[in-house]
Amino acid sequence: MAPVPATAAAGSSTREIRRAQRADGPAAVLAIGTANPEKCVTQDEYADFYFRITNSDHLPELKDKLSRICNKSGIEKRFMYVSDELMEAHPEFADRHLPSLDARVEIASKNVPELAAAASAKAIAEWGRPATDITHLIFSTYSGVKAPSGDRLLASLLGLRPTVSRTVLSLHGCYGGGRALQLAKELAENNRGARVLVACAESTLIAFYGPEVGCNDIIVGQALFGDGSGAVIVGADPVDAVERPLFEMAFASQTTIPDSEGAITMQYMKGGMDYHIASGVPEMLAGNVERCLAHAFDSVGVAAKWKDLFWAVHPGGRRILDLIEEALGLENGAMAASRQVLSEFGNMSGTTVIFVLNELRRRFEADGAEGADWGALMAFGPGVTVETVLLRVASGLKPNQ
Ligand SMILES: CC(C)(COP(=O)(O)OP(=O)(O)OC[C@H]1O[C@@H](n2cnc3c(N)ncnc32)[C@H](O)[C@@H]1OP(=O)(O)O)[C@@H](O)C(=O)NCCC(=O)NCCSC(=O)/C=C/c1ccc(O)cc1
Repeated sequence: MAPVPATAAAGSSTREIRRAQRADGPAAVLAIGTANPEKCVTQDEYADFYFRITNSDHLPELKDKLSRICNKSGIEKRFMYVSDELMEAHPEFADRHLPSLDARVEIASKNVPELAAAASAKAIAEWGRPATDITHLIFSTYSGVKAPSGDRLLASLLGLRPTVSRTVLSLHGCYGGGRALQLAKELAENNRGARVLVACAESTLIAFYGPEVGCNDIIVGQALFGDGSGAVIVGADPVDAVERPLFEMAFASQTTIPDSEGAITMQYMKGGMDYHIASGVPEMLAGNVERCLAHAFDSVGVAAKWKDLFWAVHPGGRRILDLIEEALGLENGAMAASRQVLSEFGNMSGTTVIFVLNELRRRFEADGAEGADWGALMAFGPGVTVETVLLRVASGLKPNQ
């Protein structure tokens, strides 16, 4: 089924043409797919695995620290491309002071779009329309920076049309999924008939290296991050009996927290992507989310009570969820979908929030979404940046509709 063309009557004013180009209704999430690499490492075995493959067993204090953080992480297991075989083939990856960026980018620029294609294929199958009906592609990743970028390979793996409008978002880190969804909303609402495929994919391979005395955030990152891809199809004015809207996207905004530039950083270096995670990040986020939420709900004129919302919050770390729940006065369990994803997959950076949306959808499908209405998706990353998207449960998740 071809997208609805944007037409206005002959002799129309530019304003009328513009109106005809816009969708009538709000953007909605029409389908979701996720994928992970095959290799799974349990959190119990991670410290042994990591110190062995980076030849670091001579640093037992750091190994104990990693074990302590793993125990408190709220993570049971993670999926990743990094393996014994990979490290045997690339021993230089263990030492971030050795040049290895070329090899990392070479591997990631193939693996990461392929992972994105696996998640996207699932979303397209659920959507029920041909891949050639996708009009826009937004690909978000910080893995494998080169041109042409991974979006080109992704489009060809999926068989998208040659006129698909492609955009790459890079180095947004953990807020990439939130940013991509906001952009998809703008595209869908401003282009009648548009169907936007959002694909986020990350591999820790780009930032995997051995521990170092005095660099504790390396240990924190190694304890939390995993590989995965999440894909979402976004469109407005769903086609009856073909498309099933899951969540309407009522409002989206971005906030930069003042004086926070150095709190989360990522930078490509010769030995891989360097990163820094300040220890006050959970407190900083907890101190700012309520303001972001209040601004978003005020903008749509809705007097929301936090305890009545459903939540799709990026599980950047267990402590981030704990402190945000506390700051908003939420009951333990309000962020169960985020905690479940954290437990099963770890923090997959920008991709994670799509897994959380999928988990929420699964829960609504199981329970009938009785009484559920408004919710908030929030993602955080370098900046420090907070993405807020207000969601509403849509007809596809409501019983008897
Ligand atoms: C699960 C944590 C890590 C620990 O649990 P806890 O309840 O705080 O427990 P503790 O207070 O006992 O802390 C355990 C240990 O972790 C240490 N620690 C606690 N955060 C820190 C800290 N940011 N620095 C360096 N030591 C710390 C802490 O000092 C302590 O060390 P030790 O006393 O030796 O056991 C918890 O703090 C937590 O969830 N933190 C949030 C992590 C966080 O900020 N995430 C968001 C940023 S995400 C991001 O930047 C992404 C970058 C990225 C990078 C690479 C990629 O491949 C992909 C992405």
